[in-house]
Amino acid sequence: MEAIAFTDVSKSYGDVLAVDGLDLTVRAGTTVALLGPNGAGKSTSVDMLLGLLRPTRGRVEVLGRPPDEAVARGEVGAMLQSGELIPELTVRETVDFVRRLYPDPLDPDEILTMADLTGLVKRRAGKLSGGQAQRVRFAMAVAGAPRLLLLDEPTAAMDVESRLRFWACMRDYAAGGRTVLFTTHHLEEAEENSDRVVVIARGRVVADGTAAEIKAGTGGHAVHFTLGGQPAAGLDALPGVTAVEIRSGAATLRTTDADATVAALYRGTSLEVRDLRIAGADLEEAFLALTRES
Ligand SMILES: Nc1ncnc2c1ncn2[C@@H]1O[C@H](COP(=O)(O)OP(=O)(O)OP(=O)(O)O)[C@@H](O)[C@H]1O
Repeated sequence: MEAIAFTDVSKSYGDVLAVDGLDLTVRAGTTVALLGPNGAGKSTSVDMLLGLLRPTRGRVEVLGRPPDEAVARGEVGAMLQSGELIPELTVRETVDFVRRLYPDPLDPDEILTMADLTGLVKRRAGKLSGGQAQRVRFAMAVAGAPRLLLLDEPTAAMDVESRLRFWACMRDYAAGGRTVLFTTHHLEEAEENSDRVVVIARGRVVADGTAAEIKAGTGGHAVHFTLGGQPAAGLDALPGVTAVEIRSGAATLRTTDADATVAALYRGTSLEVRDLRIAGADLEEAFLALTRES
C-alpha cells in the first residue's frame, strides 16, 4: 500500500516553478526525511499532500485517495511551520479540544505520554518554551491517530535537548507501523530518524535511498592528515582532488580517487604526512554535491 504517491507533479506560483515533475511514492509504514536546501519545494510538496495546494500538473494521492478526502477522513496529521496554539488553554485542554475533531482519536493520556507532556498538563500554552510548544503541536498532529503524519521542519527552533526529546516522540509514533514524512535541513536528523532519505533540489528528486546509500552514491572520499606548518601548495593538483581544506595544521583533501591521491601524496610530494586517515564522504558532503546548482 502506498501512503504517498506523487505522479509527475509540478506546481508553479506564477513564474516560479516550485515543484518540477516530482515522482515519489512512499510505502505505508516508512519514515521518510525530505531533505533539501531553502526553496527546494519541500513545503509546497507537503501542502499538496494536505490538499492545501493543488498541483499545476500531475496527480497526488494520499493513502490511495485525493489528499483532501484523506484529510477529511482524519487519516492525515500535520505539524506545519505556522500553527498557532491558543495561549489561554492548558496543555490538557488543548489535547482534549483537538481530539474531539477526530472520529477515532487516541486516548488523551497516550497522546500526552507520546508527546512527552505528562509533566506539563496544567501549563497554559502561552507559557510554554519553544521546544515544549512544538511537542504540543506534535500532540495535536497525532491526536486523531493519523495513518500519515507530516512534519514540516518540526525541530527548526529547538535546542539540542528538545530535538532529542522530539525525535524520541516521533519514533514512538512511527513504531506503530504508521507513515511519517518530515522535512529538515539537518542532515544528521534525517540520517538518525528516517528509514529513507529523499533529497530534493529545484523541485526534483536528486537522490533517494538510505542515508548510507546516498553517501555511497556520491562516491567521494576525504583524505585527512596532519600537515603542521608545511606548505600546502600543490595539494590541489594531486590526482582526484576536488577541494583542499587546511585548518589549524590539519589538511582535508576531497577526492574522487582516494588511492591515487594517497599514492601521489607519498610519492609525488616531499611532505612529511602524519596521521593519515581516509573517510567516506559524509552526508553533508553528499548533500552539497547533489544539490549544488549545475
Ligand atoms: N505562495 C508563494 N508564492 C510565490 N512563490 C512561492 C510561494 N510559496 C513558495 N514559493 C516559492 O516556491 C519555491 C519553493 O518553496 P518551498 O517553500 O516549497 O521550499 P522549501 O523547500 O520548503 O524551502 P525552505 O527550506 O526554505 O522552507 C521557492 O522558490 C519559493 O520562493
